[in-house]
Amino acid sequence: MFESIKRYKRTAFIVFTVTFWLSAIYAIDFYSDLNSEHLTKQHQKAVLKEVALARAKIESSIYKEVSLADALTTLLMTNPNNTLNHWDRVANKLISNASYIRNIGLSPNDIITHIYPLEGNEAAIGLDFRTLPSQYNVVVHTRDSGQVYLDGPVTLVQGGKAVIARFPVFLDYPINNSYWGGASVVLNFDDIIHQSGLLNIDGTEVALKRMQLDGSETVFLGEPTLFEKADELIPIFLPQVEWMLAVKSLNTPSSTSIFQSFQHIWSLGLIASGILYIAFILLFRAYALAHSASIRDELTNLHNRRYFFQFLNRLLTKNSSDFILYSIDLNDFKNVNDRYGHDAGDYLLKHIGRILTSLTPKGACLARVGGDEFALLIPQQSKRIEAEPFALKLELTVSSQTMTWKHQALTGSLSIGYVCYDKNAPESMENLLTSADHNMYNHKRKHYQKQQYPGGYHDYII
Ligand SMILES: Nc1nc2c(ncn2[C@@H]2O[C@H](COP(=O)(O)OP(=O)(O)OP(=O)(O)O)[C@@H](O)[C@H]2O)c(=O)[nH]1
Repeated sequence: MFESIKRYKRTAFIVFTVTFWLSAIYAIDFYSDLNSEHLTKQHQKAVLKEVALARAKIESSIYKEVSLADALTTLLMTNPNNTLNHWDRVANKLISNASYIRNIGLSPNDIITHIYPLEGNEAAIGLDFRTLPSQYNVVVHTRDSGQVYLDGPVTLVQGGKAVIARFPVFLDYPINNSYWGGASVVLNFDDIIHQSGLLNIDGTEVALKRMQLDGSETVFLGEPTLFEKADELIPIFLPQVEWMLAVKSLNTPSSTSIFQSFQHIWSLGLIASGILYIAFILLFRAYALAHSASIRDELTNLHNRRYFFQFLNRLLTKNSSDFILYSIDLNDFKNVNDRYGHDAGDYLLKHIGRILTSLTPKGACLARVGGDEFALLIPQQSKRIEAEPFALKLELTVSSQTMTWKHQALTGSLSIGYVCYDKNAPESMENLLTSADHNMYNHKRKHYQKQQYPGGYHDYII
């Protein structure tokens, strides 16, 4: 894997970078969406909480007023004449304890005879409900059911809206055969709604409707269409009637808070991704360095013995091509160390490494396999190499390229042995290495036999 990444280093780096950042951006975007969904849900929850509170306030306000007015029906039931005689005092006492009652009326035999406060309501005195079919329906309903009924809201001539709690009064409670008439308590609807805070909930649209006695529905607050698109429909339970409250969240949490959270997630996400990216690169670099160190010779930077054997083993295992295996050894290298020092020896090894590298064909493997030993493996690919002439070329090139060390000319000399591998006649690794070494030693022997050392016409030190 490392080899292919190395071979396509640039491509791999680009692919990794693009994939990494695309994944990072996708992950940040996904999390950002999740977060804004979460914020929206939280916002809706908070809105519904406020709506539930407003609904509870509407219910409790109306029930409180109705229960106060209920005391009046008790008075009428036990002593109607006395109540009528002290009407102003009784009504005044009742209104003073109430918060939303606008006026109270009494209608013995369903004809209004008493109203409090009278001022501004004089026109209602003498009104006979039996002549007003729409209102008489309700009066009959309360009489038949024997219970208070919340009528309205109705639009008042004076402006605003009111709901009317209509009580039936019987003189023979609980038998309820002797019907005396009715009591009506007019409650200020606008104030009840205002005090509940229903209309002040941020970013929310609301509407209210009720079912009439004839079965029809009346929307008396907000837009009727809201009931089709509402997020939530909440019932409000009132005396003998149920209102339905529709709630729609108009916007998600304030766009600034979503934008701020979006900004935070993106900045943090990008910083975290940047750190992760750098960490990956450093980790990969450390891995690459460690891997390189494990397969390279530190002095010459050629491949090392381990890598060379892996390479050879791979070729033999695949058995996919013929190859030439060269065993190369420096002649009399010890002498260089002894005469010029170890540094000079190192310098010469690097010098020879560079020359051999320049001669190594593409796809071949050159390695330093020992102190002054090199090995070269050339797979016979499309362009075949002639083993003998190539060995000669190696030997002559090295011996012709003199290097200077502290004003001294040093020239390397190689002994080379090789073996040609035929994929149709497989050989073991050991045999191949032994044969190549054997041939190299033969060459070395010949070299020493003809050598004139020290001195001679050669400029050789070795
Ligand atoms: N400077 C230097 N010398 C090394 C290094 N590794 C091994 N040597 C030396 O290389 C020399 C190898 O000696 P020999 O095996 O006798 O080889 P040689 O002197 O070339 O003799 P022949 O192989 O018979 O020609 C030894 O003196 C080692 O100390 C190295 O990394 N740097």
